[in-house]
Amino acid sequence: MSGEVYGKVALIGLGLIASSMFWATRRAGLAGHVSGYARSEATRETARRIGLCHEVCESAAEAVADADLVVLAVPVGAMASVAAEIAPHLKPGATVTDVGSVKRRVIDDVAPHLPEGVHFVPGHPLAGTEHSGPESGFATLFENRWCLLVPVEGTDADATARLRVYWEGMGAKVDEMDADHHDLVLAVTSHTPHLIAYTMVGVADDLRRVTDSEVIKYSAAGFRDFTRIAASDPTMWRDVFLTNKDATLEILGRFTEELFALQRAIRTGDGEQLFDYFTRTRAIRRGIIEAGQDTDAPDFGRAKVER
Ligand SMILES: NC(=O)c1ccc[n+]([C@@H]2O[C@H](COP(=O)([O-])OP(=O)(O)OC[C@H]3O[C@@H](n4cnc5c(N)ncnc54)[C@H](O)[C@@H]3O)[C@@H](O)[C@H]2O)c1
Ligand SMILES: O=C(O)C(=O)C[C@]1(C(=O)O)C=C[C@@H](O)C=C1
Repeated sequence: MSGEVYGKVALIGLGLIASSMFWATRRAGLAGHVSGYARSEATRETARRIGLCHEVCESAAEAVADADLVVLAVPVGAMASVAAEIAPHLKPGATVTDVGSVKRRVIDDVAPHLPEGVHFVPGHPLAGTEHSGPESGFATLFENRWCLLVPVEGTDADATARLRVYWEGMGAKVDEMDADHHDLVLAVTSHTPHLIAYTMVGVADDLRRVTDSEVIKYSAAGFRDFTRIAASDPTMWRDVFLTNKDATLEILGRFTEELFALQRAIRTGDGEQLFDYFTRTRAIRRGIIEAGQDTDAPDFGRAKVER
């Protein structure tokens, strides 16, 4: 429940995030009108069929005309071309934001295209699923999830404050963060874990050819979680790794060092090192739950900690 924050919102790219934004916006009455545009005719047709957006336009230029807020919800690698395409059609005083998983590259790619008098407030909702496309969205995706706003130098404080109200209206908790710090934090919490999941599923797939279907047949919960993550959209994740290269390589380097240390401990039979390491990581997990930061944790997790 909320009130109208923007007269007109334009969503460019009609996938998981944009469609969830539309349903959340409609549910809370956060915008008078929502227009949408996606590059493919098939996506636009699907959007019309399921009632996604008040209006699905045939061009990005048409969608952003007279919009108070324009949301770039395309893969990170497509942000620059979309920004160039919409720039001449933006209303003076409008706010442009994005939802890209990487921030420094998006800022560098988008900002130079935007005309003076248009406010740019980059953002990133820390919420998603392994599904993509216009039919994958749902109104509650952002509930109780963080949305990070990454204002750049000179960003209008009122435009940022208004965007904050909009995300809060969609149920998110909002914080502000510097772009480089954002990219390093996300390399730790999201990007590298995705790469590890992709790799583990690839390894299991190679093994499956040797052991027939045993890997899938007897897959335990941990591995199934990996397969869920590894089912995420290939275009989106290709772009994430290409555009957050330095931070991901830095974290991957550290990860590899630790992995080698554990590998050595297994080879040399150093049980104490393994035990100490696992004790430390278990405490981290418990700390997260105790701090109430894992909103997905099943109740038994919390009960166990409290006992
Ligand atoms: N999926 C997640 O978990 C998640 C979470 C947070 C942020 N993000 C970010 O949000 C953005 C969108 O991700 P998504 O999961 O909604 O992706 P998606 O694949 O579900 O949707 C992307 C949409 O953009 C369209 N598109 C691609 N290139 C385009 C172009 N040049 N012009 C117009 N439309 C174009 C596609 O047709 C599709 O409709 C990405 O930048 C991603 O990094 C994703
Ligand atoms: O829940 C998932 O499936 C996600 O991968 C969501 C997730 C994440 O890593 O947490 C993925 C990418 C984003 O940019 C933000 C959120």
